[in-house]
Parts: sequence; C-alpha cells; structure tokens
Amino acid sequence: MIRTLIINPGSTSTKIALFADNECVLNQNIEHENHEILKFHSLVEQEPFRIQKIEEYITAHNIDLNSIDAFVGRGGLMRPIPGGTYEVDTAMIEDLRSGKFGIHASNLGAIISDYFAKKLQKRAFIVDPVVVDEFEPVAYLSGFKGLERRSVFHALNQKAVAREALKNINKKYAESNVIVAHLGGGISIGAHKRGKVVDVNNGLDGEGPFAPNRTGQVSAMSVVDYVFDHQTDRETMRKLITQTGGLVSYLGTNDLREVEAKITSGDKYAKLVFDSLVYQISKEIGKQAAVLQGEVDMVILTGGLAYSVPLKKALTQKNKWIADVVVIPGEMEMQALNLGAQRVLTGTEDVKNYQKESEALAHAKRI
Ligand SMILES: Nc1ncnc2c1ncn2[C@@H]1O[C@H](COP(=O)(O)OP(=O)(O)O)[C@@H](O)[C@H]1O
Ligand SMILES: CCCC(=O)OP(=O)(O)O
Repeated sequence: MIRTLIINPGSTSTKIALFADNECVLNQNIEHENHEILKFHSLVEQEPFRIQKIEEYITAHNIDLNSIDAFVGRGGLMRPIPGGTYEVDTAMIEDLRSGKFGIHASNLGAIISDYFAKKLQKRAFIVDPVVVDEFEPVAYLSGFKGLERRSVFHALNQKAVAREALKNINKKYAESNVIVAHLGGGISIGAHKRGKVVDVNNGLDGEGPFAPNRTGQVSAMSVVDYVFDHQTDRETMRKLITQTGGLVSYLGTNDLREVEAKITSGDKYAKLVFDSLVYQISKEIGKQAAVLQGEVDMVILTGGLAYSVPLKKALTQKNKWIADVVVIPGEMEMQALNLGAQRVLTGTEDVKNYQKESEALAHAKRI
C-alpha cells in the first residue's frame, strides 16, 4: 500500500488529504480568514503559519507521518512546463521562493511538501502546476511586444474535472472540446481543445472576470494612472490585484455565501455585484467558445463558487446556448495530486525533471 499526504494551499484555504493507494482516508479544508492571510507581508512568511495548521490537524487525527511514502503539493508559479508529475528539487524550490515568476499560495505546495519530505526522509512531488503551458502560438501575443501572455490557471482541477465529466458521457478528453470555468478565490476559464488547454485567462495577473479576491481585467492605462496618482509600490499593487480585488473590493468579503445573505436581506448593490460576476464569467466563457470556433462538447462549472445555487442557476441559463452546462462543485485536485504521485510510485509513469522540461519547452516556443 502506498500512502501519500496531499498539501494544497489556496488563496483562502489549505486543503490536506491522506490517501492509501486510491482511497481517500482523510480530507480537510482548513479555511483561513482573509485577515489571517493579509497580516503577512510576504507569501513565504505564511509558511510556518500553514505548516502549524497542518501539524495541528495531523496531531489531532493521530496521523503517523512515518507511514507516509510521499508528500505531494500543488505546484505554483515557476517556469512554464508541460503537464505531469515532477520531483520537487532545489531549482524548483529556489524559483518558487524567489517569487520571480509570481506569487501565489500554490508556491507553498512544493515548499511545504519539501519541508515534510526532508524531515522524514521521504519523496516530494508536484503534479500539473498552475504554469502548465499548452498555448497555441497565437495565444501568447498581448499586443505589447515584450509583455507576452502567460498560461497561469487551475490546470490540475480543470483537467481532472474535464476528464471526469467526459467519462460520464463516454467521451475521451483527447478527442473532445470543452470549456472549463474554475470558479474559486481566483477564476480561470480554459478552452480545452482535444486534450490541450490552448487558451485560458491568466487567473492571477488580471485577465478575465473579477473573482472573490481578484480584479480580473482592468484597463492598462487606468492601472498606470492609479500607480502614479497613489505613489504605489509593486507589493501594494500585487495585493490589490490578486488578494483584495473583486468581491473583496466591492463588498469587503471574499465569501460568496455572505454576498448571498446580503442580497437576501435586500442589499441592491450586492445584487448588482453578483449580476456583474455572472455577466463577466459568461463573457469569458463566450470568448473561449470563439477560440474553439463554437465546437464545444460541454461547458463545465467547478471550484468553490460552483456550490452556490443562485450562481450555477444564472450561469447555466446564460451559457446553455453554447453547449450543455455541467456542474462539478469544489475541486478534484486532491485526487488528481494523489493519482499523479501514485502513477510515479507504482512505476506506470516516469517522474519529470523541472529544469529539463522547462528548458525543452522554452526551446520549443522560440520562434
Ligand atoms: N456553499 C457555497 N456557496 C457559495 N459559495 C461558496 C460555497 N462554498 C464555498 N464558496 C465560495 O467559494 C470560494 C472559495 O472557492 P475555492 O475553490 O475553495 O477557493 P480557493 O481554492 O481559491 O481557496 C469562496 O468565495 C467561498 O465563499
Ligand atoms: C490561477 C492560479 C491558481 C489560482 O488562482 O488559485 P486560487 O483560486 O486557489 O487562488
């Protein structure tokens, strides 16, 4: 039996799970209040806080860490790489800690897995990180030479739910076209064309719809003006765009359940913000339908927001003209992380090397 401990840091939570082969033995979503996260000046400062939360859970549930074969983290912002399972190594940890490819909670997945693996002399992996890059060449251009677009999205969950939804209608991922809208603390909406995500809004840096924590796309010149008018520094802007934008900036909360409660109590502004969220998500789904030239087998709604009955009702109504709308609320990231590690540990797939794969992809992309 192969046992894995899965560590999945998100912008609003740290999810952990314990698997024995393919069976999930324990699964916990440790939710973090926005103020708990915002008190840290940098992401790496959150490392001891998140480790402590995990250790408290492990102790409370009598988990014997020595019985774990591998620690598996959600992979973060580093060099673009193809999908797959990667051994956590020094080059990867350095890139994640430096923040030079961006800062997101998922950067801590490999870092925390590495902490436990080193302490217990076990292996650490990541699977399908947020930088999986399968763009077609036309998708990279932004209109600003030197500031090209990046593929940054919920790759792990988008691919896992697409496979699952297609399995239910006896279709293969590699032979189908689907649009997956991952609706979490951040939102990414991808065009999956015959098994490759050929375009997706960057779910972190300010593309696509606004999200619970994120601004989504804002006109470039208004951001430039804001920086100069407010004499703002890079870190403040990063927080405004990726942590306190969207629902937080309009309504002071990143919790859609609170927004729903405001609407129920007659708050008209909250209703406008909710309607605009539906509008913007639908606009992005429409864009990806254009990428797929209207040949769409299915639109899939997933992520924490997809638990919301009013949201899924409104989005289904607005997007059913494109294709059948299927809802898979929450995420399948924990299972997907376990499966990725199990494939390597059982010898059915080769583990990938970060440096080698990132260099090969960079070479292939050179025009
Ligand atoms: N039952 C629910 N109804 C409405 N919104 C929900 C529900 N459950 C979770 N959410 C919302 O989902 C969002 C978090 O989604 P999630 O995918 O867990 O985010 P992340 O992984 O980025 O931390 C939060 O805005 C939360 O309020
Ligand atoms: C797009 C990068 C991944 C992401 O945004 O994840 P969260 O929604 O968990 O912040």
